[in-house]
Amino acid sequence: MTDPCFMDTPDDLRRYTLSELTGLCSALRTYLIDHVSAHGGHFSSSLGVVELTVALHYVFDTPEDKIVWDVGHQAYAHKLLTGRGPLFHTNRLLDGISGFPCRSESDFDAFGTGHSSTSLSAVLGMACAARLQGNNTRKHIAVIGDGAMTAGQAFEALNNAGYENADMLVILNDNNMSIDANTGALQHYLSELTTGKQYNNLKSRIKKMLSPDDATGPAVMLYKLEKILKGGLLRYSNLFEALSIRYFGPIDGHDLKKLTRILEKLKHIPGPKLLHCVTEKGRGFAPAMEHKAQWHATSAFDKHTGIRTGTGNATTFQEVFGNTLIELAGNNPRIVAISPAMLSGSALSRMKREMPDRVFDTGITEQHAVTFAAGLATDGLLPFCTIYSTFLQRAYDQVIHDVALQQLDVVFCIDRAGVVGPDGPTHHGAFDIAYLRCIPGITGAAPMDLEDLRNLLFTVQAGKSMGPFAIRYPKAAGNGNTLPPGFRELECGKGRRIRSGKDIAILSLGAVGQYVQEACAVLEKEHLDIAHYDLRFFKPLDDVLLHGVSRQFSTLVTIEDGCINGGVGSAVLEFIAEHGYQVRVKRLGLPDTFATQGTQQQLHALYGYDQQAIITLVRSLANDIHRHKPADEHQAPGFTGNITLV
Ligand SMILES: Cc1ncc(C[n+]2csc(CCOP(=O)(O)OP(=O)(O)O)c2C)c(N)n1
Ligand SMILES: CC(=O)[C@@H](O)[C@H](O)COP(=O)(O)O
Ligand SMILES: [Mg+2]
Repeated sequence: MTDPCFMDTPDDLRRYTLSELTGLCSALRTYLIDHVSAHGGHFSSSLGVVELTVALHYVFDTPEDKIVWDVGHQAYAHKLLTGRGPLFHTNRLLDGISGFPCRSESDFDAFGTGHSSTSLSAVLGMACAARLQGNNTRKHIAVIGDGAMTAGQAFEALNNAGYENADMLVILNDNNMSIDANTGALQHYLSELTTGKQYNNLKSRIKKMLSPDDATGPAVMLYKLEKILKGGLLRYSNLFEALSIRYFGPIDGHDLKKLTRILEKLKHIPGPKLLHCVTEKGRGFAPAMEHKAQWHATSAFDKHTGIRTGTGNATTFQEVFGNTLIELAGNNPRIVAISPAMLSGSALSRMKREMPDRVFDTGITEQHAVTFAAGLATDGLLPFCTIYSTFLQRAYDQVIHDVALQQLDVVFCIDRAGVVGPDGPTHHGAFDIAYLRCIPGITGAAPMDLEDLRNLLFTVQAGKSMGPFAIRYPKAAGNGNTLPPGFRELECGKGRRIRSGKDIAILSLGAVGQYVQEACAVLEKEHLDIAHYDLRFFKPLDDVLLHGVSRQFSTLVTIEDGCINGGVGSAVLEFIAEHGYQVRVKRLGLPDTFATQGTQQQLHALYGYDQQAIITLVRSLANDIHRHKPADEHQAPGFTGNITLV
């Protein structure tokens, strides 16, 4: 079905009148509300940049000119105007189009995004490449939000851009929001720029005095005066100007006429420049304008009432994490929590309300957040540094150099571990087991269920110095809503037997152990006697458990919600090789590819580690065992190890 706002290319809109462009903006908003209310997805950021998107495609010659959308969660209107309209019903679905800009999807997507604050670096790279290749006409535009601007990488790029003097335009889309309210001194600074009375008053007085056609006499004087004042006032009081980036604005980012006019001018101004646009997140949908933090991304909802439909009520790992941390912090004054701009998603908002001084939202600053945690730990505090698995990739050196090397007591609460679903390859928590496991002195755990998560959180703060300690858990409901009160201290590096058996042993890590339980129940009915062990820790491994199963079973299956290469299954293989066991090991998890988007269940099935895949694999392994063993050898040598049973 076609829609008035679908366009193959933005060529058509370049012929539109201002009122037609305004009509197009309304059509885009209507479509966005209709689509997201039916399917869910990122929402209010796209609503906020509708005019900006139209104006950019109107003024610039895309795709020859390059636009990079920082994070990319606000690029829905851009997609609708650049050929993706007819496919938009597949947005974020398995085999559908991506929710983020994606180079393989369209020439109009100049750079793939998903993680924040990369746009300035990418655009600067493109601008320098154009210069080197003698292309003096191409334009390079980064659209970056006030939240994304808080990241170190954005400042690294500004620093470099001012020096390189390359031809690029930064659109700073300032809506005074990150996912939650934007925090930090930069936000205060931007607000001061927006409302800064001194400079704005002066500027508008000068503007009024300057008549556009009076190019002589007092007007020239005033023009020079403005330049001097701007040079002085701006150069030394404006952050961007001080870095040799020309600053323009602030302007109303919903005023199409002003936007197109200033962009047209900026197109002809060489060198690095920044246009400060003030926009409203959620513009055009009243509930999103009122409760901004709730509408960054959403599940399906009733577009008339804003009431969400079909949200489950099963307890999630996130809820248990957030509530447990408050419970523990109530008794342990050492505990503090850190989140780089993901308070709501990480279930830390309640703790922030109840214990504001003990929760730090550091902005989109994963690197800083980790080293900041290290600093807190040097003084005896116990930081729970809560970061999504995919975003912790940003802070790898800080984990190694600032925390692990100094054996500081920092707890890494690694949320969104495993596949996350519709956000897709940019956001899956695929790699953390592999990238943490090789770091000396770190402890790594993954709870199989909610009770386990509570006990791990309790254990890590119970008294002993633990050094760096990572706990990874998925974006998922756990098993059941009722949890036993109180806590139990767990032994570090010890797994547990969930069920005994004699044919094959399955070693699971984390919540996918629940699939194993379901699979074993089915297989039992087929007289397959499968043992199931929850490894619980990916580092250190439970040597006793592994010696035991390697002696008792001829076939082991490992399963994890993470990449197979370098994951816990690989750790088990290393153990087996080192100790010279002759055991067949089949590893389940994410293959050596960037996992696609889809629901978590679809992805677990697609990559072969859901309940059904386990059943199918075990049936075939059991068949193999049966075929290859002489009748009297069916019983493996007895297990003499001492497995810790819980
Ligand atoms: C490295 C990284 N950390 C965290 C996030 C999660 N995240 C996505 S959007 C967002 C807020 C962005 O705010 P802003 O740039 O102001 O854009 P807005 O949504 O306000 O338009 C955050 C924290 C991310 N995508 N990448
Ligand atoms: C674009 C981005 O990075 C975030 O908006 C992310 O999609 C949030 O994911 P959750 O919805 O799982 O918190
Ligand atoms: Mg913002």
